[in-house]
Amino acid sequence: MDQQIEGVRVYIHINKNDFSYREHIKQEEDDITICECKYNANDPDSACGERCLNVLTSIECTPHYCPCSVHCKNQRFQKHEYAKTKLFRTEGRGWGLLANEDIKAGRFIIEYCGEVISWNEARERSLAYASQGINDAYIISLNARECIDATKSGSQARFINHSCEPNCETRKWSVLGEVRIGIFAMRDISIGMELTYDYNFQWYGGAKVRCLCGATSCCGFLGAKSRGFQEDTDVWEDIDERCSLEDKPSSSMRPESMPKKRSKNNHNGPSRPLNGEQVDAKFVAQFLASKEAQEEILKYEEQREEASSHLHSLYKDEVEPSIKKKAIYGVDGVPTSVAEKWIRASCMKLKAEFNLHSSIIRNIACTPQRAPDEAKPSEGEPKP
Ligand SMILES: C[S@@+](CC[C@H](N)C(=O)[O-])C[C@H]1O[C@@H](n2cnc3c(N)ncnc32)[C@H](O)[C@@H]1O
Repeated sequence: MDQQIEGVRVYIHINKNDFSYREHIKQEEDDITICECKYNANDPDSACGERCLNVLTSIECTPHYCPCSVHCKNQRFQKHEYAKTKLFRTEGRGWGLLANEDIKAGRFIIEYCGEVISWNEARERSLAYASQGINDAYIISLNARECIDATKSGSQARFINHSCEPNCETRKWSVLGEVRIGIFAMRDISIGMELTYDYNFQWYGGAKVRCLCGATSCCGFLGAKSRGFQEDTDVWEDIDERCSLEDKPSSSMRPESMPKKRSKNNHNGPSRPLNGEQVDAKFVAQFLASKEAQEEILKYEEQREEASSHLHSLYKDEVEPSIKKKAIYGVDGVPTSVAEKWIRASCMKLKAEFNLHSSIIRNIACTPQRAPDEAKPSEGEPKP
């Protein structure tokens, strides 16, 4: 059935996974796990409550096999025992889902349903969706081989937004031989509160989407904790520490909406001569009385610049294209030869930085210095 809600991109509403891409697993009798619960009318928890062996191992009981029969409480996915929820329009994050009743911690809220597809199919689809202008991501990982895509058909769980301080989490349950994903309350949730979970979103390239969850511990961007994102960001900080995320040309986010990069150099001292964490060698050199000392520092500074610019070019010409084209779903896509070049270039840059820093320390410690008011560069000498 098509879900027609004003302003919502059309999708087909389903409340169980779609297995058009492969056969649904048929559970063999030998594979059915039967718990040891015994129904006792005086003990509500007796029929497959928290102590049930199946519940403890995240397996739903199989109807007709459970000793508690109709009293079994461990068939929540199968019986769609969802909490009451309601769709609402958020500020800046599209649609979201809120609790339409008070929800106790630990409660199963809703199943994340969609099409069960392979990772390869997911990669192709996500490229296709991006080219069709579908910017909301509805594909989540099911297991090492498969994903659930709720873009074209899914349950209302597809509307749950990400938060860095979520009140829900995803849990995987084995139901009649298939793994299924449920959204569960992490704490008590009052009626009217938005439901959120941490997407643990893996960023592998493309636009960096600013996270608008509003949490005090917000990471800033969807997928900011993922390896791909951190490598990409570190690379940029590493290549040129004056180049913040705002300057990065490949980012589709506009500078105004971007948070400022946090300075790692968070001390209260003077802002010069440090630029970020990078020593301003020319600035330091002007305080040295010895021309040889100045020249040595400037020579190492030049070597550092060369190593840095080589690393930068290598990233732009070889690493970034590999990440974008081949590794949408894993940085493993960067060829080993490129990774080796990258490691060598990084080591050269580190070595150049080490040489520069040790030269500065040695020369400051061992050669005479000019008084601050004399520290003006003469012709051929470095300018501050
Ligand atoms: C699974 S959908 C969630 C429902 C979506 N808001 C909608 O209107 O259909 C995931 C998408 O919602 C948006 N989104 C979710 N959480 C967000 C957040 N904390 N900050 C910004 N955008 C968010 C992003 O576009 C993301 O790709």
